[in-house]
Amino acid sequence: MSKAHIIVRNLTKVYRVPERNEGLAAAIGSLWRRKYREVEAVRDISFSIEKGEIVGFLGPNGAGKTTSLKMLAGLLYPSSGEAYVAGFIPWKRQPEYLRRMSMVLGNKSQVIWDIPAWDSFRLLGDIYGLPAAKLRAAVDELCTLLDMHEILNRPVRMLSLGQRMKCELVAALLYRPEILFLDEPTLGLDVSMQRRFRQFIADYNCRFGTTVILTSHYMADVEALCPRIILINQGQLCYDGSLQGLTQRFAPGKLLRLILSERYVESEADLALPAGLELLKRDGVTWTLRTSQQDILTSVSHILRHLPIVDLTVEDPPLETVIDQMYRGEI
Ligand SMILES: Nc1ncnc2c1ncn2[C@@H]1O[C@H](COP(=O)(O)OP(=O)(O)OP(=O)(O)O)[C@@H](O)[C@H]1O
Repeated sequence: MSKAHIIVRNLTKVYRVPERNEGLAAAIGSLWRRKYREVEAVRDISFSIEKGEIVGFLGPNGAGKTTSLKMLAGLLYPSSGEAYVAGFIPWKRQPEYLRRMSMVLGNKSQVIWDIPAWDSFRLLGDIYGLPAAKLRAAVDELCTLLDMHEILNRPVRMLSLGQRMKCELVAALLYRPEILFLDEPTLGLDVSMQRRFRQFIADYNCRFGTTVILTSHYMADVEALCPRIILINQGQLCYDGSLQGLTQRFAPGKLLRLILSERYVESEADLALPAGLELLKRDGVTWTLRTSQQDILTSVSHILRHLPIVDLTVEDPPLETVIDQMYRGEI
C-alpha cells in the first residue's frame, strides 16, 4: 500500500433530500408519500496527501468541500469509494483514529458557550484520556502561541469571534492530532487576526509535521499556507497541483502595471501595441496590461521604448481572478 497519509479513491457522496410542493395539502400528503431528490455533492474524487503537507481544498459555494472533509473526519458515510487516513477508514470512527485527527469548522463551535474555555478543555481532556499534567502543558503551550491566557476563564459567549476561534483551535489541538481538517477557520475574522491564524498554522505545521487540509474562501490564506491546492467544482475534482501551476495552466502570462510620467497625454487610440500585449485598464497615469508568457521580453522592451515610465511591475494574475474565472467556467 502507498505510504501517503491520506488516500482517497473514487469517493462519492449522494444526499437524499426530501421534496414536497408548497401548501398544507402537500405537507399532509408528504406524511404518507415522501418524494426524494438526489444531490450528488461529491463525485468520484481521488487524491493522496503526504504526511506534513498543507493542502488547500478550494471550490465555489456548494462545490462539496465540507462534505468531503466530513467524510475524511468520519462524520459522514460515503455513498461509494474508499478513503484511508493515517491507515484508518475514517467512517469506522475507531477511537485510535479519532485521537489522531481533529476538525475545526469555522461556523460551528466545540467549546461550550456558557462556561469558560478552560472548563471545555478539561472536559475534552477527559474525553481523550489526557492526564491532567499533559493537558495543562498543552493548554499552556497553545495559549502562549496564540497569546490568549487572559481569556481562558471568561465564559465563551463573552468572547469576540477571534478569541472564540482561538479557543476552537486550542480545543482541536489539545491532544496534538496528526491530521487537521480546517474548514473556513478564518471566516469573519479581521485581516490582522487572519494573518495571526495563518502564522500560527504555518508554525504549528512546521513544528509538529501535522498534515493539514484547509478550505477557505480567502485567497490570502491559501497563498500564505498552501503550496498545493485541490480544486473541486460541482463535486468533481478539476485541479490538483501547485498554486503556481494553476495560474500557469489556466491564466498563462503576466500583468504589467505601469505608472507613467504626468506629462504623458497620449490617447489610447494612438498607442500601437505589438501582438501579445493588451491594455486591460487605464486609470490616468496608472495602466494595467497583459502579455503572453512568450512575449514578456518584447512587451517590456516595447513599453520602455515608447512610454515615459516612472514605475513598472511584472506580476502573475491575482489568484482571486483566476479562481473566479474557473468557478464561472470561463477557463
Ligand atoms: N446534509 C445535507 N443534506 C442534503 N444536501 C446537502 C447536505 N449538506 C450539503 N448538501 C448539498 O451538497 C452540496 C455540497 O455542499 P457542501 O456543504 O459540501 O459544499 P461546500 O463546497 O462546502 O460549500 P460552501 O463553500 O458553501 O461551504 C450542496 O449542493 C449542498 O446543498
